[in-house]
Amino acid sequence: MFPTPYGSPDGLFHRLRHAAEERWDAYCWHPFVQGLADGTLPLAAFRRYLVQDWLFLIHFARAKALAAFKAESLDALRGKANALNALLAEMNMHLAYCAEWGMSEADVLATTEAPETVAYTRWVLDRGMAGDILDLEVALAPCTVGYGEVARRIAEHPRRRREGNPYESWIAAYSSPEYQALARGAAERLDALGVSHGGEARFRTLAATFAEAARLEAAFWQMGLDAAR
Ligand SMILES: Cc1ncc(CO)c(N)n1
Repeated sequence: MFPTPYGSPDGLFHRLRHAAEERWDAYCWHPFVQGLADGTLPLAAFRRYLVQDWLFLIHFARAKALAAFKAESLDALRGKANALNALLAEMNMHLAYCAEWGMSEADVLATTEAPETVAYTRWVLDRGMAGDILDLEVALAPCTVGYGEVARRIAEHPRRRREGNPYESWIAAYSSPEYQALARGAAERLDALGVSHGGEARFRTLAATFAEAARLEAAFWQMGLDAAR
């Protein structure tokens, strides 16, 4: 398995990632990701993905706000406020791409959500509402940590194309030290919550949540690819 720099080797994040190995790989090394790395991804696939991702991020921000609500310390609350702001900044990158394609924020907002977008975002919100902060953080982690790993896998791809790769700024955003710190922070938070909130006793349920999020992530890439058929 691709080595992960996130979380502690004996922490909850490593255990969850390992337990979901097959789905995790299918997500982090999806053909869509490989197409980003070598620049061969059809533009129609990227456009479909990116517009839907902007809609995804609106609901993902709501899920982070739910995590702020469920935060059990002032530090955790501050962390959530930062995460929410980072998400809003990520959404601006999307709008810059959309502007290049002649789409305004209103145009993107008026786009119908794909079933894959609804399925993933509303499922995360439901896990978060039904469970406690650990259930929610486990549902959120594949998103935040996964994109950090995706950027690392892209960087090490033997056919990685940099010159003239149309997706270079997307790759740069998730490779940035800021985003990498976010991914590391999310894995470390899981490790800490695993200790404080009975991660061992709850492992089966948590592993099912983590694996389901990874599956929904892969389906999200696939939704983009399907638009280019
Ligand atoms: C679907 C999806 N997962 C994760 C991220 C990373 O924030 C994103 N932008 N979109």
